[in-house]
Amino acid sequence: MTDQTNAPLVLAVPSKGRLQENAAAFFGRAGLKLAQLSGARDYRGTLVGVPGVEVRYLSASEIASQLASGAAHLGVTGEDLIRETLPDAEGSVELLTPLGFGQATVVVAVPQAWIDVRAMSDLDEVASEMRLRQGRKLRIATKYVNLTRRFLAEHGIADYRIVESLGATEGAPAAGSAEIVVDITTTGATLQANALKILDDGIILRSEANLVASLKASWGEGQRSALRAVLGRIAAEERARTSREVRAALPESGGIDLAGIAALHEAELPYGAPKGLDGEIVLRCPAEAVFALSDALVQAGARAVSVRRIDYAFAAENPLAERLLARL
Ligand SMILES: Nc1ncnc2c1ncn2[C@@H]1O[C@H](COP(=O)(O)OP(=O)(O)OP(=O)(O)O)[C@@H](O)[C@H]1O
Ligand SMILES: O=P(O)(O)OC[C@H]1O[C@H](OP(=O)(O)OP(=O)(O)O)[C@H](O)[C@@H]1O
Ligand SMILES: [Mg+2]
Repeated sequence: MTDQTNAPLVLAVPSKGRLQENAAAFFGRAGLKLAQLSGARDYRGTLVGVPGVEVRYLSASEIASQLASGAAHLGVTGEDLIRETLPDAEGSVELLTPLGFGQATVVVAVPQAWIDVRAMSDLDEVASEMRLRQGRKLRIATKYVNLTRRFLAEHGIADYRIVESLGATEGAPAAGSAEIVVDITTTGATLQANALKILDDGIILRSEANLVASLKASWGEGQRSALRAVLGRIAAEERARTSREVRAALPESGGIDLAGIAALHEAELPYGAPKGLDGEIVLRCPAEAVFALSDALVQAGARAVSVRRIDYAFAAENPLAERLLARL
């Protein structure tokens, strides 16, 4: 066996396309600065200030394959590509957290001219009729071959043939290479431009970019500690972004039910309860709970309450890392 002690954690980052900019921005917010190695023949880089990490720049679909094979430990890619590339996604990767960008929906779309075809059950009829009357199978253009097969099987549709598409999928019906398509859509503009419509129950998957970890990669001690560092920063940024710090001057009279108020508004006391009865207390609550919490504090006698955004909120717990480590 080779010595894996010094092997780095491989972090796969989109090198092009729609996810690239957003992915770099996401790491940047978490204080993880990507530095591309200049002169390297292949696309490699490092994370400034985080040792033991090798960054690899790959296309979104290559990232899905490398997570599947275990060549990459962590990566950013679309859930659509994960579900398409990995027959057993649950068993081979962990979707750590959705990232709020790269939204796209994988859909079944048919020509708008097919007025009577609105649902998957209508499509089943069309397919059977084509088979019976014309002796040929309904052709579906897609690059989502596995997602399409699975979805059609769930709807009991078997009379069809997949035409693998490598791009401009929506043009297939007009070009005569297929009758219908399965593809991703975001604004719907491409479907509209090609006179296609989504079937009412034709939504296969709502996807967005995710931070994904491979369960197939080799996770030595060095890689685990790099993982804690990377995910600790990501969690600190997420915790900070979704919460607010609420500081209150407690009433001189004392007698405020802090624990009760905190529980009611999903707030916590990250630095503990105050020592004396008067003084300042720091709470942290979900961003959407600040007004209710502040009102409650004032009503309970707080003399002043201020709310601030925070940049990072580090904590002893590292929920993202713990969830993954528990599965390794
Ligand atoms: N409108 C969109 N069109 C395509 N992909 C999108 C869109 N919005 C989000 N995505 C996400 O980005 C992923 C990668 O798409 P992108 O177009 O960047 O690369 P690709 O299609 O794999 O490569 P290329 O287009 O260069 O062949 C998609 O699988 C999807 O998860
Ligand atoms: O619903 P819309 O907002 O119109 O977006 C959907 C289109 O965008 C993507 O194509 P892309 O531009 O990535 O080209 P590709 O087919 O070469 O991947 C996708 O494959 C659709 O064609
Ligand atoms: Mg594309």
